[in-house]
This record gives sequence, C-alpha cells and structure tokens, in this order.
Amino acid sequence: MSTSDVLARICATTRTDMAARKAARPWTAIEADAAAAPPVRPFAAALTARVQAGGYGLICEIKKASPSAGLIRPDFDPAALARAYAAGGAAGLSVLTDAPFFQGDPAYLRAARAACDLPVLRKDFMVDPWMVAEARAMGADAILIIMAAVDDGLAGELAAAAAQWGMDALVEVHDAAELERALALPCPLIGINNRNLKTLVTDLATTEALAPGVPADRHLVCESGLRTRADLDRMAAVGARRFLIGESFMRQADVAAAVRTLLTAPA
Ligand SMILES: O=C(O)c1ccccc1NCC(=O)[C@H](O)[C@H](O)COP(=O)(O)O
Repeated sequence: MSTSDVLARICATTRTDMAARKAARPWTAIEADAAAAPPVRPFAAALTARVQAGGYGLICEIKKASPSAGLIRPDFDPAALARAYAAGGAAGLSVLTDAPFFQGDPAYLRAARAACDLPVLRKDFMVDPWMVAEARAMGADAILIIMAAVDDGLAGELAAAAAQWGMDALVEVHDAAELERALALPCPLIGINNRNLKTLVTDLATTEALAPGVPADRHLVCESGLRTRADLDRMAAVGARRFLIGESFMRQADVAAAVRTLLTAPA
C-alpha cells in the first residue's frame, strides 16, 4: 500500500462507513445499546497496577493485518488470542475494529472480551463522538484519540464522550506539537506512537525524544515497533513502563509464551 497520507485516507473511509452505521443507528439507539453493555473494566488502572507492582503494563494487540505489514496472522482467532494474552500476563487488550485497512471487526472485540477478564481498548480511528458510544455498545472499556486525526475541538468531544461512558481514553501523539495539544485534554494516558504516519516506519527514538515532555501526572504508553525485552528496557530508561505491542506478538506461534518472555527480565 502506498503510504502517502495513509491516515487521511483511513479517516476519510472511516467517516463514510460511520455515516452509514450512524444513519441506521442514530444517537438514541446507540446510546441505548451503550447503556445496556456490560460494565466497564478499568483500563488505565489495570496498567497502573502492574507498574505499581514493579513490572511493565502490557497492552497486547489483536491485529490480523495492517497497512504497513499486510496480512500478519492468517490463523486469526481473537478469542484464543485473548486467552493466550491473558495467560501470558497482559494487563489489557487492544483490538482493531477497522475493516478496510486492518481487516478488523467489532465481532473480534466482543469475542476477545468475552474470552477473558482483561479490559479492552477499541483500536480504531475515532472521528465522531457517536463512535465512542458505539465502542461502549460493543463492550470496549477504552478508546483511542489520535491527535494527528482530529482537531482540538473534536479531541475534547471524544474525551468528554469517553468520560460520559466511564471509559479511559488513550491519547496518541507522534510529535511535540501533538503532545502539547494532548496535554490540554483531561486524559491521563498519553501514547507516544513510534510509527511515522508518512513512511509507516517505526523508530523507538520517537519515544526517547518526546518522553521528557510527558509530565509526571500523566501515564506514558509507548506504542509500535516493540519486539524485545531490550526494547522495553530501553524505553523504560526514558520513563515508559506501559507498552502497546501488536505485530511482534501476532507473528508468534505461542503468544502466551511470547508475552511471558517479554515480561520476564533476563537473569
Ligand atoms: O500498523 C500500521 O501499519 C498502521 C498504519 C497506519 C496507522 C496506524 C497503524 N497502526 C496502529 C498502531 O498504532 C499499532 O497497531 C500499535 O501501536 C501496535 O504496533 P505494532 O506493535 O508495531 O504492531
């Protein structure tokens, strides 16, 4: 896939697809669905519990395919993956629900959440507060706000909608300007994504450059391009103890063992 303006293309497609869903299920209907969803599992608190116990808080991602990698996991079973992640020691799950670019599906989120006790982030491109209610209706416990995809007004509306439903929001940034805007939101979880959205290449130096700008009262989540325990320890040196990892786990035959290995410090 050509990488130029991939985020713009994803968001444009998301807006079109969402408009159709929203027409079929307007505000009153989606709010009723959200109100009937199972209770929220605290997402940020689950990560913090692991960190306070002296370890790392891992958000383990269920991702079948991506624009950068194409098809990642042909034998894709979200419930089995969720159970394996939980057995390995994940603190939370991230599930892609975007179909056109990631081969995701809301059904994958429902299946993963039903298969374990972990809180679940809906990993999608939120372009309207209606999608936050939709996320809660499908059982999500947290949503993603990508600062590169929204203006300040929409970011605030998404954060308010998340709070309305008792969900946490992971606010994702790629550069210092986005970080400054993210810090204006009342959201403790700040994700630094190491993936350059123009080239789709990951570089852990992104977290090293931006981490000093994350205040102590926010919780830094390092996202993308993480593979080894050495990667996590390198990121911990600049203050990251919470991590979002997808592709490297999705490529493992034994996902539970891969999570365990990453959480176990070398002797
Ligand atoms: O993964 C992609 O190719 C991608 C392309 C464009 C926008 C977002 C993209 N990924 C979303 C993510 O942020 C990652 O799925 C997540 O951080 C996990 O990253 P990884 O461990 O590198 O799979």
